[in-house]
Formats: sequence, C-alpha cells, structure tokens
Amino acid sequence: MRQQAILSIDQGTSSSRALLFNREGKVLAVAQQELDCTYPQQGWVEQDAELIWLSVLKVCRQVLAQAVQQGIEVLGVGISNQRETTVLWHKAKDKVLSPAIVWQDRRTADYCQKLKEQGHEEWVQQKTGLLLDPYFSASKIRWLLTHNNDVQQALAENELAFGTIDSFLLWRLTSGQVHATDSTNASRTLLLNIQSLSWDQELLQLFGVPEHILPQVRQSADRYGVCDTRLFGLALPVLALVGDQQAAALGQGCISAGSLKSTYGTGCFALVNTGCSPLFSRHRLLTTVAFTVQGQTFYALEGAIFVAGAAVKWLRDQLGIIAEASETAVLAQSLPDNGGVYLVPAFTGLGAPHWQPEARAALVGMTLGTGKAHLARAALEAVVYQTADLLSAMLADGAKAEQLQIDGGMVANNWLCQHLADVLNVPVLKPSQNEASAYGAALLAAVALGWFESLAEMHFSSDAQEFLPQMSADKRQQLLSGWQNALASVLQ
Ligand SMILES: Nc1ncnc2c1ncn2[C@@H]1O[C@H](COP(=O)(O)OP(=O)(O)O)[C@@H](O)[C@H]1O
Ligand SMILES: O=P(O)(O)OC[C@H](O)CO
Repeated sequence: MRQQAILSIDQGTSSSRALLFNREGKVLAVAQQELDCTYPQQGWVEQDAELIWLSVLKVCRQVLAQAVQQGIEVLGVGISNQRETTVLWHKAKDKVLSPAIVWQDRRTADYCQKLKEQGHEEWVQQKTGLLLDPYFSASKIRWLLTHNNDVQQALAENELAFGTIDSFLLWRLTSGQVHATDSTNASRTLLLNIQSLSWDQELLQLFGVPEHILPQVRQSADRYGVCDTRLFGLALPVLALVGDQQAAALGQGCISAGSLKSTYGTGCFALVNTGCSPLFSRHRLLTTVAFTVQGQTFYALEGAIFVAGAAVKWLRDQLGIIAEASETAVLAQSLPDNGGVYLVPAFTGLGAPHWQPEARAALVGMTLGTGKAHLARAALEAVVYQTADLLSAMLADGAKAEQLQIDGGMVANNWLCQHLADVLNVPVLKPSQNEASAYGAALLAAVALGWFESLAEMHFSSDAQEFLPQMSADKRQQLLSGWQNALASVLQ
C-alpha cells in the first residue's frame, strides 16, 4: 500500500515551511523559504501578503513534487500560521489592498491607550481574554478602515474581506470559495467572545469593524474546503487551521491541563493548557483558545514576548556582526560571563507581562571591552530572562512549571537551551523532532480525516534532549537582578 501523508503548512513570520507527516508523525519531506518584514516608519512592521502566498505555493509544490517521487499519497492539508497579522482584500478582484500589518506593528499604540484611559480594558479582557494592545488584529483593521482609500472603496462596494494569515491562505487555496478562520486565530483578533466563540457585537462596535467583512469562525479541525485543483493538480481538502503557538502546544503533546510549552521563533510564546474552561489572568497574561476539536474547546494561558529570534536576525541583518544565526552560540560560549551587558529587546515595545507598546530597546552595561560576543550573548540571554518573567506571572496565576518543553527555530542553539535550564532552574526538554507547530496542524488535520478518534490516540514522541539546571542560586540571582535593573531603564 502507498504511504499516506498530510501536508502541513507552517506560515511563520520569518519563513514559510511545508512538511509531509505520516500517521506516526514522521517527517517525510520539508521545504522552506525565508521571508522579510519591512519597517516603513518607527514602530511599523509590514509584510507583503502576496509574497507570503507565493512562498506558501512554492514550498507546497516542492514537497508535493517530493511526494510524487517517493510514491506518497497526500490526503489533506493543515495550516499553522503567525497569528494577528492583518490582511484586507477585495473579494471580487481577489486583490490584497495594503501591506499586511504584522503582529509586531505598534502604529495603533495611541489608539489602544485611549481605549484604556476610557476604561474599556476590563470588560474587553472578560470577553476576549486579551488586553488592549496594538498586538491584536482589531486596532489594525480599524487603522486600515480609517487610513486606506482602497479599503474604504472595497467596503463601499461590499467587497471587503478581512483575514488573519490562515484565512487569507484558505481563501487563496480555495480560489475564493471559502472565507473562514478557526477559533484559535479568531481568539487573537480582540473581536471574539472566547466563551461563545462568536464575533461580539459590543467589540465590533468599539472598534468600528463591520461583521460582514469577517470570516466565519469554525473548529480548528474541520473540512474547510478543497484546494483549487489548478494549484497542485490535486483536489486536496483543507482540514485544519490553527494559530502557530497553539499548534506548537498540541504538537508538543500539551493536551492535558497543566502542560506547558515555550516556542522560540521570531517571538517567544509560553502556553499552559488550562483544560476546557478559560482561566483569566490576574498578572497580565493572555487567555486564549488552545484548539477546538470534535466540538470541545480547550483553553490556554499565554505569555507573549515580541522579540526572541528577531533580535538574532537584527544582529545579522542590521548590525552585520554575524553571518548566520547559529554563530550566536559560539560567540556566547566564548565568554566566561555576560560582563554585565544586557539587551532589553523592546524593539517593538514590550509584551507580557508589561504591555508597553511605546517602550524601546536598550543595551546597558557596556564598556570599551564590550565586543560582538557580548551583544550575541545579551540577545540570547534576553530571551531567557523574559521567559523567567513569564513563568513568574504564570506561577502567580496558579500554573506550575516543573519542566519546560521547548521548540522553534532558536532551540537549535544548545547554549540557549542550557541557559534556560540554569536560569529557570527547571529541566528543559527539547524534542528530537523540532517541528511542533507544523505537527500540531497535521494532528488536527488527522482528526478531521478520521485517523484519530480522540486526542488520546495521537502519537507524541518521548524522545527529547534534556538540559538540567547547573547554575548556583547566587549566580542565578545575580543575573536576574542585573536583568531587572536593565528592564527598569526601559519601562515607563
Ligand atoms: N542557532 C540559532 N541560534 C539563535 N537563533 C536562531 C538559530 N537558528 C534560528 N534562529 C532564529 O530563529 C528564528 C526563526 O525561527 P522560526 O521558528 O523558524 O521562526 P518563525 O516561526 O517566527 O518564522 C529567526 O529569528 C532566527 O534568527
Ligand atoms: O512567527 P512566530 O512563529 O514567532 O509566531 C508569531 C505569533 O504567532 C504571533 O502571535
């Protein structure tokens, strides 16, 4: 019998990937293409949605060609994607109307601040689990509705559509047949009531967003529609949509309440599964939909850090002090310690638990002896200290971290993994198969396909590299207080 597989699309901020997974969760083929962001004004972060689409098409075609060569039968598609990033398009013309406003974009900081000052944050948090921050899609949609003539024209023609990346890709894959999203992506817009899983009239009114431009909200594992056969020469069903961080939690096997993972890609996102009821944070974390499957919705508490691997990319692309991200490990371990140098990477403000969109990055503690190794080390260490801040907030909210499961592009860096274990003082587990987001989407597609009847039947590899804490309590304390001092210089 021919080997069967699911095509998983993992559309991240730094790259688009396509992977084929078999029933046992083995990766049979991979293709990847890097993507760029543009920064047209202070605090703005944009991507070209057309280039995102073309990169997805290209990597899908590459792995499907490998499938043909290897005689693999591909049964369906699952999509995991960067969340919140906002795309508006003209339905009849199938034309994107502006650059995509990326999740890291801060242009709506003043507007969100005004809403906070008007006292809206509490009720918004109760409905959405989120805070009033430019991170989420609603204020980005509003900005486009008020600033972009093409968007206004499309609205007047009743042809305007909004989507996060999942929804936009689904629209394109089905050649405009399906305008839908899943509960995880919808839960990042600030427009969804996360308990009823429906668009909320009061929120739509607050942000001035017409409901008819929004996609239909569906389960994460669902038969969404069929890819246009002209794209791949196959009538592939789209079987899952899921935000990449929730997908990574599922891919790492965080299916029971209390399980925790942290993903280190462009940003860093720690999620703890809280089971079938939402837990509302008292310490500035987010409550989010983890996934909806077979009519059941799971929730998670999330800490979001806007800059993790993005700081390494900054060292490479803006400062030019490294040629490859992997050099940071060699540079970091070339030093006996950090020399008192700390980077607070608030390049696009600070996320959890501070939520300060106007904060900006700082490099502190430099001397004339500071060199590029210190900068590389500071960029990696910053990710660790920010994770420590998230875990403290989670602990204060009642979630315990006895170990940390990690994934994402940055965890190729073993120096970072060891520093995480040392500073967090918990064992850190890196799975041998580091494709958690893509695997999570494939698992959901497998449910829609009927491969698994329940979450309990899913295959999760127990094969992981373990990093055990080795640092003394004094040293840990010294590093964390150095970080708190550096952070204080940035907090407003
Ligand atoms: N060996 C490494 N050390 C440190 N950072 C790395 C390493 N390899 C990749 N990265 C960083 O990881 C990020 C890419 O991770 P990935 O999970 O693919 O991101 P995304 O899902 O956001 O597209 C990039 O920002 C890159 O700089
Ligand atoms: O691009 P990533 O993988 O860092 O993920 C981005 C997040 O989904 C933003 O919320």
